[in-house]
Amino acid sequence: MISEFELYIDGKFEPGAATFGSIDPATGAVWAQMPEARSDEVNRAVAAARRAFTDPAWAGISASQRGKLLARLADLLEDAAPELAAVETRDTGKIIRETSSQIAYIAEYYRYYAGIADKIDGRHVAIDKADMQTWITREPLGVVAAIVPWNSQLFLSAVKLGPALAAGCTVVLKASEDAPAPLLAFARLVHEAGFPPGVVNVVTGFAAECGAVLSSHPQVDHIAFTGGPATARHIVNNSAHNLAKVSLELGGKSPILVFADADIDSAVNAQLAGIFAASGQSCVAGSRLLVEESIKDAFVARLLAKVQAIRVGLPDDMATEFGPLCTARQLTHIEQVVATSLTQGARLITGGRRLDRAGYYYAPTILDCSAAPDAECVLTELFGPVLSVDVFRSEQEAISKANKTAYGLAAGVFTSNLTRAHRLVKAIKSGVVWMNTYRAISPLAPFGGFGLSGHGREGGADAVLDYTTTKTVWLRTADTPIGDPFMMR
Ligand SMILES: NC(=O)c1ccc[n+]([C@@H]2O[C@H](COP(=O)([O-])OP(=O)(O)OC[C@H]3O[C@@H](n4cnc5c(N)ncnc54)[C@H](O)[C@@H]3O)[C@@H](O)[C@H]2O)c1
Ligand SMILES: O=S(=O)(O)c1ccc(CO)cc1
Repeated sequence: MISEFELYIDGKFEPGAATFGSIDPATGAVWAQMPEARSDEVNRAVAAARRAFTDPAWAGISASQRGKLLARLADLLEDAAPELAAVETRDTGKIIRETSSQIAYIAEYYRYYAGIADKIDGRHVAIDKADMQTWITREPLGVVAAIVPWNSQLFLSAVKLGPALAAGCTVVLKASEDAPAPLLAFARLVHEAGFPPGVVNVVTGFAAECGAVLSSHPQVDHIAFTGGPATARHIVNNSAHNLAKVSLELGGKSPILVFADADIDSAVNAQLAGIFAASGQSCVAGSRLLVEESIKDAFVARLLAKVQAIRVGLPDDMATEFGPLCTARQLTHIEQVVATSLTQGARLITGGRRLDRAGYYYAPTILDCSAAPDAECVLTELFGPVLSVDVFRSEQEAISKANKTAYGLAAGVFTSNLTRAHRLVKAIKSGVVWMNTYRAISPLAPFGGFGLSGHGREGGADAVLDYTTTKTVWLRTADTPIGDPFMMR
């Protein structure tokens, strides 16, 4: 497995201003040293990206050639998927079953944007003046600061790098200080793919000396951020310095609504996947089960039986279904919120404790919140394996409970009633609604949230446009001299 990690700035690998230990969440012990970028490294990375943006080696190549570089990166990523998956699993604790399949699929995101690179068209305007031709071209926005959290960071960078590079931007990618190894390893593939120096730079470091320096840097034109709402507020404040365009992909408190007429086996499995896959550390975790009252007891009993059969184990074992949390901080946060929720009237159905083993394991947890619908665990994101359960008695009550948090990232609806399904799609306030399925993703499908879940949209063809700006061109076609200079044409 890769065990040497460096920053990637201006086409070269370097050790950083200092190093910090990265922890293996399955043991709680440091397993590798990571290079830390501070202001000097960040400033050099941004300067390299700024220079590369207008360098003929990048600005002078055709959009099709940019697409070919992205396609090459996709092939390299696919080949390296097993190795990168091992690194991601070691550094984040995410189970190898998920990292290996997810990384192989991420190659499809790069392929998708490779294909779009030379299809970013402008348009002709049917202008309302006889002696004028007017058209709109699309140009790359400039230098992008891509800031990602520790979970699914190869994926969360692909939905930024893919469209940004297809559009002709250059990028400084900041990996989280929690588990930066997979992105630093990925930088080797960027280098091998042959992107000109400075087009992609990969750094990692802490909030003040790295993240804040990058997001407030005067030479940054666009900040593509994924993370929590609290950090997002810092990002928006930082962008007051550079007035960069900002996109925010934030957390969620996504509901899964199960009606009595649903395919219950399917709904139970989707709920299991929704909250216990990746040990609940997913932005789209289906952390609120809203179930029709008449089937609540039967549904929860079937869910509980499946939860009790989950195979907890070491994340690098293909048989493991449930691994550790990524950080000790996360473990403490979950313990606190669960304890508070119990005092607020939530009732423990299962879990609610650390597991008695090394590493940051927290048991799959279900809390009945039907008597405490405003408990903290119902309203705030935990980013862990904690499910709150509540009931509804009517479609209207289901909708109002689904929409009651400040978030709006995703929702799942299980029903066999087609007309109701259409009503719910319209009524639920979230950027994604999964009907009779959950946590499905594709490069072709846009993704993003409402409210506290942010306002960006990543994935899909239109994402490329976020990394472009328009230029309107006016051409006067008359051969006669321009007339009255003191009036607008
Ligand atoms: N909507 C999505 O697509 C999506 C996907 C995955 C995760 N998330 C969210 O991410 C969060 C979990 O990740 P996390 O705890 O690592 O998030 P976080 O917000 O703590 O950190 C995200 C990134 O921001 C950086 N950062 C921290 N302070 C900064 C500052 N002042 N200026 C600039 N950068 C700064 C961090 O170093 C890290 O790289 C959850 O809320 C989760 O829902 C959202
Ligand atoms: O499960 S996560 O890795 O957090 C995740 C992130 C983004 C999306 C949609 O793009 C889905 C799941």
